[in-house]
Amino acid sequence: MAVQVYVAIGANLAEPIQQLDVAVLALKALAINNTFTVSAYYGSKPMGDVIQPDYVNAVAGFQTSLKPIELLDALQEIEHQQGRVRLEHWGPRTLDLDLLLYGQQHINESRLCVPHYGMKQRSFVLVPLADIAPALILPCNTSLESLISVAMRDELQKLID
Ligand SMILES: Nc1ncnc2c1ncn2[C@@H]1O[C@H](COP(=O)(O)OP(=O)(O)OP(=O)(O)O)[C@@H](O)[C@H]1O
Ligand SMILES: Nc1nc2c(c(=O)[nH]1)N=C(CO)CN2
Repeated sequence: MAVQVYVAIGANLAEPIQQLDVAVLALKALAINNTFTVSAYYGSKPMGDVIQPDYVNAVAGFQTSLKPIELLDALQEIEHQQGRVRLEHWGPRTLDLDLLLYGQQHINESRLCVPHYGMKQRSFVLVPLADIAPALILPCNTSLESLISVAMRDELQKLID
C-alpha cells in the first residue's frame, strides 16, 4: 500500500549542500509512483547550545510501500552511507534524516516516534515542508500554515530553489 511520507534532511559538515544532493538521490530511490518532491535548500542557524557550523536543511516528500520501521532502517542506512557518526545530542553531523510524517499515523515505538516530536517548533522543518505541501493538515488536525510565523521565515535563508 502506498503511504505519503515526509522526511527532514539536515547537514552541517563536509560540504552540506553536496550531502543534501546525495541524500536526495538516495531518498528518491525509496519513492514509488513517481511521487518524489523536495523543497528548496535553506541555510539555518544551529538550534541548541552547541557551537557548530550553520546547517543546510530541506524536506522531501514521497509515497512509499515500506513499513515505518523499514523506512527508518533505510533512512539510517543512508545516514550511515554518508559517514554519520553519532556523538553529541544536537551536535554537528554530515547528515540527519528525520521521519516527520508517515501518512496520518501516530507511531510510538522505542525506535520511532511519528509525527517527529520537534517538528511543530522547528522553522527549518516547517518552512521547507510548506514548499512541497502548503495545504498539509497534520495528524493532530492543525494546519501546517497556522504553525508558520513571519519570524520563522526570517530565520531561514533560501540557498537553492
Ligand atoms: N521520527 C523519527 N525519525 C528519525 N529518528 C527517530 C524518530 N523517532 C525516533 N527516532 C530515533 O531517534 C534516535 C536518535 O535520533 P538522532 O540522533 O537523529 O537525534 P537528533 O537528530 O540528535 O535529535 P532530534 O531527534 O531532536 O532531531 C534514532 O536512533 C531513532 O531511532
Ligand atoms: N538549524 C538546525 N539546527 C539543528 C539541526 C538542524 O537540522 N538544523 N539539527 C540538529 C540535530 O538534530 C541540531 N540543530
